[in-house]
Amino acid sequence: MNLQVLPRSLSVPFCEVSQRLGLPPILTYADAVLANWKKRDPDGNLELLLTFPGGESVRGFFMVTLLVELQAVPGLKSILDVINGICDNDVAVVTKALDVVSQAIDSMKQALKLIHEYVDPSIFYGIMRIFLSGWKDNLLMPEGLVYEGVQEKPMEFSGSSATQSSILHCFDELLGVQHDGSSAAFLRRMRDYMLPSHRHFIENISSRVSLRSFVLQQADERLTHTFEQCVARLVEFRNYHINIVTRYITIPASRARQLCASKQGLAEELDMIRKAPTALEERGTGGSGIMTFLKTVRDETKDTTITQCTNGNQVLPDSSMTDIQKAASELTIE
Ligand code: HEM
Repeated sequence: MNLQVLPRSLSVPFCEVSQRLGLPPILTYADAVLANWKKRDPDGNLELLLTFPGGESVRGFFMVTLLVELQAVPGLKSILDVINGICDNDVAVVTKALDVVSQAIDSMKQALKLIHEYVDPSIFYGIMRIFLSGWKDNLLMPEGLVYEGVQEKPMEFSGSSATQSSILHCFDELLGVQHDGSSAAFLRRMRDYMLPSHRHFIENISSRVSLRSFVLQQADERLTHTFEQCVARLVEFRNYHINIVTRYITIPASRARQLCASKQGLAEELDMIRKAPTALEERGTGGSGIMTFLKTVRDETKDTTITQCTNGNQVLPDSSMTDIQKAASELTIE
């Protein structure tokens, strides 16, 4: 057996720091995105603290992800207003707060579009994914990793993935999106990779109130419409994200197979894409079986809708690559 070992000088302090933070000893989303920035100047322009091979695409990837997080902030804050509104039986307060959530999800989608401006698919596929991947459900490291001086038995941890962001977990809990089976298990496991305060916040949302029951019970037209719009926008976000995964993983994976078979293509592209381990083809950096997982989660979101088809609020698949330029002119990273 060919065990991979992290030397004692790294593994011992890494595990100690991780334990204090309440995080597993691997690069998590909290390390790579949430805490990986500082202000470059008083105007608030940001730069990364930690980077890895992949040049400007790495910076673009983390910065765009951070922008998506930033757009979510008003929506996250409004969750408390929704909960308080339900406790006070105040339909107007709940509707207003839910409208902020809905707008936040839409802004997140606009920010997500920037990924096309700043991240090169072959660099993401060929270089970056290796650094984001972990040692669980990874055929390249089937035994996991030995943390020397910590434990003799190898340990397995998932790589960094936005599934470890608390945002969509919060919105799912608020709207009552029910995840089942392996997708639910994967999402739940990803909560172990979040900061404990984020994890507790998510758990608190669902244990407080049921927004969906409140909406059904009140049968208020505006409230129902706003709830439906939130669900529709969450589906749209997930649809757009699936498009991204197609462009950044599915297409390069099939191009890699094609190039390796024919040995033709531009030398640079060939080299970049060939570097990508075939073992990671079907896996996200978090280790999920990509498309099945993402489409299941998207469909479970659709199922949350109260009226399958509300006025002008139908959930349509989003393939609007042409919107990217528009979004980029409104939101830029400096
Ligand atoms: C090149 C860009 C991206 C690619 C290729 C990508 C790929 C993936 C993959 C493969 C998964 C499945 C879980 C896993 O195993 O990792 C996933 C999950 C997820 N990603 Fe991304 N992602 C990208 C950018 C982003 C960005 C910028 C965000 C925004 C914060 C994001 C948000 C999510 C969320 C929330 C999930 C969990 C699934 C869900 O709740 O719908 N992703 N991503």
